[in-house]
Amino acid sequence: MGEAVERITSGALDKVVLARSLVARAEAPIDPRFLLRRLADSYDNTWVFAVAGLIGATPEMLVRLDRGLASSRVLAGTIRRTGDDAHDLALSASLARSSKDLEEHEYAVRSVADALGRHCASMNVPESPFVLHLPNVMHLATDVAGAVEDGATSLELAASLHPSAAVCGTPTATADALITELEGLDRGCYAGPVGWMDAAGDGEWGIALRSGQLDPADPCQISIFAGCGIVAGSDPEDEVAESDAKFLPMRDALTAAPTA
Ligand SMILES: C=C(O[C@@H]1C=C(C(=O)O)C=C[C@H]1O)C(=O)O
Repeated sequence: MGEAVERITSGALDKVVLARSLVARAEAPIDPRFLLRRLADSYDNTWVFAVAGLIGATPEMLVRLDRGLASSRVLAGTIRRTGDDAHDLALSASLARSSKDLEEHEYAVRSVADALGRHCASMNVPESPFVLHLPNVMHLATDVAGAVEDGATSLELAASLHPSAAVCGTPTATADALITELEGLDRGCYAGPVGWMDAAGDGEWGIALRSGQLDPADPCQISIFAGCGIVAGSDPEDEVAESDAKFLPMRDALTAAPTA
């Protein structure tokens, strides 16, 4: 992470998202239905998914298309919750004012607005983000919308938007190369688009975050993933703590006692 901050400070790029993974082993095969129930119960403001052993509760909607109206929830800029509501409220206010987080957020909004804009006649890009409250973290969030004019399906829009600066960086190609160089991780489907599409092309494609991949060769094993956007002002220790907080939805779902 220190190396990434140095590259950014030297001017090679503006932002890169680096991720890490943990492997969890269970005594019995992991039942995705149990994980889904726990995630759906605990994480209200998210989209819960299970596709081919990829399970998670993502708060980030890459793109939704509904009868010509495309929308995207962009997240970037994060603060951990403490469990003390009054303190969390103060933290939420400081997140909304943090120049480091606002800068990181702006890169993500730009990448989505530029890519979506190529398909849209008119766009609505709010000037400032709101704070999205989740049980484990709070994020700066912007809902971008546009009227699609070129007939693109939701899957085609997702293909244009991926990888956004929320999971890759800015500029995209430089960040992508730095991830390959520094991350040392096979992301698999983590951070990719996950969702559905109907026959008309409408659909919802979330970004597969706060997620885990069941091991196809061993049903008792799952790899869980979490990443953080690094910008010039990033502190490596803070970022590691942030990724720990992002593991919580899957960790808690895996460790919670079974419900009836
Ligand atoms: C990369 C992840 O999350 C992304 C990175 C964020 C950040 O760095 O602030 C916030 C939300 C997501 O766009 C993840 O959860 O693994």
